[in-house]
Amino acid sequence: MTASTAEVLLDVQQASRSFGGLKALSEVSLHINRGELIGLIGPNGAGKTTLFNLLTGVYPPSSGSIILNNESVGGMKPFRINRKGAARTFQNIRLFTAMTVLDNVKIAFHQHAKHSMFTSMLRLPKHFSGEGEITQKAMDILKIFNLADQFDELAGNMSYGNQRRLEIARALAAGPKLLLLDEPAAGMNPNETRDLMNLIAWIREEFDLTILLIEHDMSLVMGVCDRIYVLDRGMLIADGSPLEIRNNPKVIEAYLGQEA
Ligand SMILES: Nc1ncnc2c1ncn2[C@@H]1O[C@H](COP(=O)(O)OP(=O)(O)OP(=O)(O)O)[C@@H](O)[C@H]1O
Repeated sequence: MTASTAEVLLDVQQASRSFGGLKALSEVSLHINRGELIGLIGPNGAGKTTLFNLLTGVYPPSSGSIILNNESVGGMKPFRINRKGAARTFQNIRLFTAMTVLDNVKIAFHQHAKHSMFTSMLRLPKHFSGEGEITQKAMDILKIFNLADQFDELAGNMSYGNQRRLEIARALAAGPKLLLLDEPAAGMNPNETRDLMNLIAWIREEFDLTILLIEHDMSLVMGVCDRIYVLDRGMLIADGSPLEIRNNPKVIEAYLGQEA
């Protein structure tokens, strides 16, 4: 499919990535419109995280193009892509476990400010100028995630579910346009998962975000996503509404194959 309207925030065309002889992604094309909440699903090893790694500059694509906000970002370094408006969370939580909850969010503001300064002094946002203001903004984000009460706890001492929420809070500190969430509900119980999915839907509205959400459990994404892309063995095998995806024979086969 072709991304044709001005509403497109992310446009990936024919992106491929190989690791030695293994083709982890084969000519994947997809687009995400501004404001959409899109699911990316697929069985284990389908290439979901590899696609995130290309989108965030962890690896350059072997071929193909990645356009974010009308700018080619394929092969850019992660901090530059972050500056261009893409922030992510990781499948394996990457917090500073020996730092407080508050400092984990504050450091994200500082990192963002540092790179702003590095790339352009003139574009340094005013709100990064005062430590007190950064603390306030970090606390505001923590409140949204119901983590404000634990602001001075060590991140590593928090429950697993709260650590996952803190990771998202930290990603938001970069003020992203596009938020990439890699299995944000992994390891959560059903109640935590439901709350998190509601929170994700809510922050999309509140922060005017566009979200790409990786999940290998199909039922989780069905309720919240506008559209869903399905990867299997590095190839895009389907895209469509949750209902279309649920009834797509190729998708059913891919998932049944995994269980076999
Ligand atoms: N850095 C790497 N070096 C070698 N192979 C890799 C690398 N990263 C990913 N792969 C391989 O690429 C394929 C796709 O992996 P990827 O992690 O993207 O899948 P996934 O869909 O995210 O899977 P899961 O749901 O299990 O996390 C796998 O076969 C994986 O082993």
